[in-house]
Amino acid sequence: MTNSEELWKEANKLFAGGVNSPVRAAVKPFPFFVERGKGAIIYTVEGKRLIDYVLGYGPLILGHSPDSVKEKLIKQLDKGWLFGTPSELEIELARKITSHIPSAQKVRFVNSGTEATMNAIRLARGYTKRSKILKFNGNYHGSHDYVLIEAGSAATEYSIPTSDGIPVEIIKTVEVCEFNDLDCVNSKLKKEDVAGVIVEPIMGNSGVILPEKEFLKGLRELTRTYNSLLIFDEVITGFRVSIGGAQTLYQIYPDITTLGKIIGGGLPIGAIAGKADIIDNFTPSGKVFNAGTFNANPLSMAAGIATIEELEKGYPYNIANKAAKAIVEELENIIKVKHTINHISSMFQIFFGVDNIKNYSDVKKANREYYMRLHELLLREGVFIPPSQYETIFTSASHDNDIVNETLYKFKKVISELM
Ligand SMILES: Cc1ncc(COP(=O)(O)O)c(C=O)c1O
Ligand SMILES: NCC(=O)CCC(=O)O
Repeated sequence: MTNSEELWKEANKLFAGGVNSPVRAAVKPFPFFVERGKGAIIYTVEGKRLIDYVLGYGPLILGHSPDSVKEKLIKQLDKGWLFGTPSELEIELARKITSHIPSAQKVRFVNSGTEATMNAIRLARGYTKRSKILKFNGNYHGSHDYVLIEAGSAATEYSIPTSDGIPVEIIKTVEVCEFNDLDCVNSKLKKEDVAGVIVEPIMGNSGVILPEKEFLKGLRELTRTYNSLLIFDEVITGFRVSIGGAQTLYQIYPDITTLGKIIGGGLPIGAIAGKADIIDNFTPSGKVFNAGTFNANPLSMAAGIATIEELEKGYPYNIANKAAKAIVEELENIIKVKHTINHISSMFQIFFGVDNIKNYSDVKKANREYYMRLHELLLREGVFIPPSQYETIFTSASHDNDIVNETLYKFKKVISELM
């Protein structure tokens, strides 16, 4: 069976909504099934070539199947991939994380960003002996109960920012503020019952939204004042917006950082990192339980190490950032209708019909149908941007000048059709 339509029929017999993660079903009329990927390009099972700006939703900062990562994985495959006992690889990857992420002294590896934020929240609660957490409207921290409350990403795409199935008792433990609204944060924290404030320092799950100048600094100060922990969810931004993440870019250092995506080089991973005296509260040295059959599994460790080794050379950031900048600059020239593009390093998103996006409520005012039409027309021309206004367009070290020029040629073509 080699066509997406047939596979889609089979998938619907086997999976809820035909997929195993909802955003994938947002590609209409049905998702294309991918056969392989190399560099900036993926090929569908029909052999259609697509320039990829989704990049596995963020992990693939080097592009698809880079030789450096592939070689390291093959070497590890020869040695075995699960031992239920420590391997040297986890030390190597943790050293890379602690050397690049300023606030990270110790690390606990888990298997997804979801597990990372779930355990970071438990850690904050265990450490402070408080039960509430504060999150931001339209931030997405994965798919566990404590964060599927006013969540962005697919939760918003499918109009269920607060998921069914979450007990009201849990919802009551989660306070929500608008991103960039320090007055709200102050009013929630001053009751001194909030264990931790979890935030995407740069929002990447309601499109891209940047923190205003004083916002992260204000969060740092308010959490100190009221003895709450500050948790930066850098699952997207870690090793992307700079090798040291958003905290390095803005020089604001959280108590706990959650990581995922890039640190696993495209294999499943998550990590909770922070000051030693906080991370030491995890079992077995402390009483905040965390365990996992696949925690620090050798393949994810190997792919993560190989990826960060490339990032340490600097060139991936130069290429990926240059690509995003060139595309954004040209789009500003060619899009003639009212719009805003939010952009930082190798992440950006386009919002039509609005001229300023500083929080989730602003995003809801954007013309999402227009964005989806852009996605559809680009796909027809062989360019894959996320099938949702509430995701991020990413570039990678494989998005060289030729790829960018080809992309811009196609953008120009579809934008004249769109206007
Ligand atoms: C900021 C952020 N946190 C957490 C997650 C959850 O990660 P995962 O999908 O690996 O569970 C995501 C996923 O996109 C994310 O963007
Ligand atoms: N921005 C949300 C994600 O990247 C997660 C991908 C998925 O849910 O499939």
